[in-house]
Amino acid sequence: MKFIVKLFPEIMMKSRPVRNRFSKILQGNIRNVLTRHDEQVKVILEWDKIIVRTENESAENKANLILLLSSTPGIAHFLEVTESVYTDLHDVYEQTLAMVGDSLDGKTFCVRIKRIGKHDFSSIDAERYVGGGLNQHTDTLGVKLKGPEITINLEINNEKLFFIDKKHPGLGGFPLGTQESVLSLISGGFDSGVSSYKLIKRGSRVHYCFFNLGGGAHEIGVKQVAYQLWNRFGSSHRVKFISIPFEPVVAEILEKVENGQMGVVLKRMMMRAATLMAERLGVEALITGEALGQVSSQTLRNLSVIDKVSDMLILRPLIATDKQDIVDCARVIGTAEISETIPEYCGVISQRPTVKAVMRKIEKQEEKFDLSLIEQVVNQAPTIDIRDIAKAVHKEILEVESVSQFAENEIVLDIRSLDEAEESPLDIEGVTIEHLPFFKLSNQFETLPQDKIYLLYCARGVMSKLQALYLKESGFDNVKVYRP
Ligand SMILES: Nc1ncnc2c1ncn2[C@@H]1O[C@H](COP(=O)(O)OP(=O)(O)OP(=O)(O)O)[C@@H](O)[C@H]1O
Repeated sequence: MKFIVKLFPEIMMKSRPVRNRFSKILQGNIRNVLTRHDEQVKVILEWDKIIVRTENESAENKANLILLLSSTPGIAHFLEVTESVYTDLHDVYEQTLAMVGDSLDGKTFCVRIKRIGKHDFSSIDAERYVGGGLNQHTDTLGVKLKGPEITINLEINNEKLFFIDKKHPGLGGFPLGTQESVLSLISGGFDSGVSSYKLIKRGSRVHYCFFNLGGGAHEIGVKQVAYQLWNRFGSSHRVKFISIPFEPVVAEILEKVENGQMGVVLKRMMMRAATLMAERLGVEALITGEALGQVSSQTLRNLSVIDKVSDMLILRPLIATDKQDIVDCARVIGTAEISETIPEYCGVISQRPTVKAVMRKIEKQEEKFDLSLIEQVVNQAPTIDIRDIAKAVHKEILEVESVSQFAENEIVLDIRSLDEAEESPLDIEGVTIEHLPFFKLSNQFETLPQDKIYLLYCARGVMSKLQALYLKESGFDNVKVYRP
């Protein structure tokens, strides 16, 4: 089996040394990814193309290799070819007839032949001979040089004959590793998955940084998104997944920061931590999935106040992309199914977030904040090789029961922040209500009487579900979600 891989046109336009470097990296990436699935694969670099060959002719192997090549950045398209030898032009014609004769019935066609090497016929002679023969001995509607229904592509390369069976589109972009590495802030939603993909496709090795605000269940989902991106598009390079335990930072924000400013302050704290982490990893930029105006707080003013917290380059590949286009892209790259299951968390984001952050005011809020906490959480953050996620990815995600009625021995546990709970207190007859904000749950849930069943409550039912899953995962079976 053989494929001819064509480089992306932007690579072909580069100076000779750059093009050589890019092509060699692409050759290495293809070899790295394909040989993991088929040890017999050989990857040969030629001036304007890369040849991929294997002796393993099975249909399953072919389907696998096609999938892998079509997900490798830097490829414009690739041709699936059948290889044989021939004796003379008549033999070329007979082999072509056997190969494509039946498909010509009732159709117009033309033959295109690319010839390499010394022969006693020209390419045009060969096209005429093969085309003329097919025209006489099939039920075709005849040869049509412009706009035929079928084009038969052959390559005669010295003593070898190649039939081009199919042209597959490539991913485009630059080979992975030709550009500097980046750290993507990934929340598991549609946007940060797609923005990470954009950088992988453009040739950057993308590491992932997740701020854990919502417990283990959220983290499993985010890891799945990152793993899917790496496994499908970036597995030629090793990358890291870092999970920063951000609950203490959230707790500090909820305690010390004015409600409307919380969102911007939270993002600035994330940027501070991500910058520290990026410096440790030696990467050049941070990536986020923000798009202008997609949520009310994603204004240019807010983004600019967020950016000022870090000297590091912050890239937002989706800044001018419509939501529907982002979701469509997430479907194509295979992250949408996982992102759909990851709800936006509630609780931390202010109810009336500022849309016009003022630097002075934000700095004033942050004066009350203990910034050494940022370094502490970064130091505590587990950094794992993304390949180690594979086992966790297949781990079954736990289910949690959702109820709207109460039984005896059950307590409603309001896990909203103090502000939120005070603003719209829960008023339910016949049941005990207790308050324990979500950011204290992981440390304090075990101190509650464990002979009771706790029905976790938050405004949108998202944080409560995540926290209930997290508690279940940690071994507490006495939790359910309360959805009035
Ligand atoms: N918990 C988190 N961990 C890491 N990055 C995050 C986290 N939350 C937000 N981000 C980063 O901030 C960006 C904007 O987040 P926000 O929640 O405001 O918007 P969003 O449009 O819902 O993003 P997404 O669809 O990626 O979740 C995200 O795209 C991501 O890059």
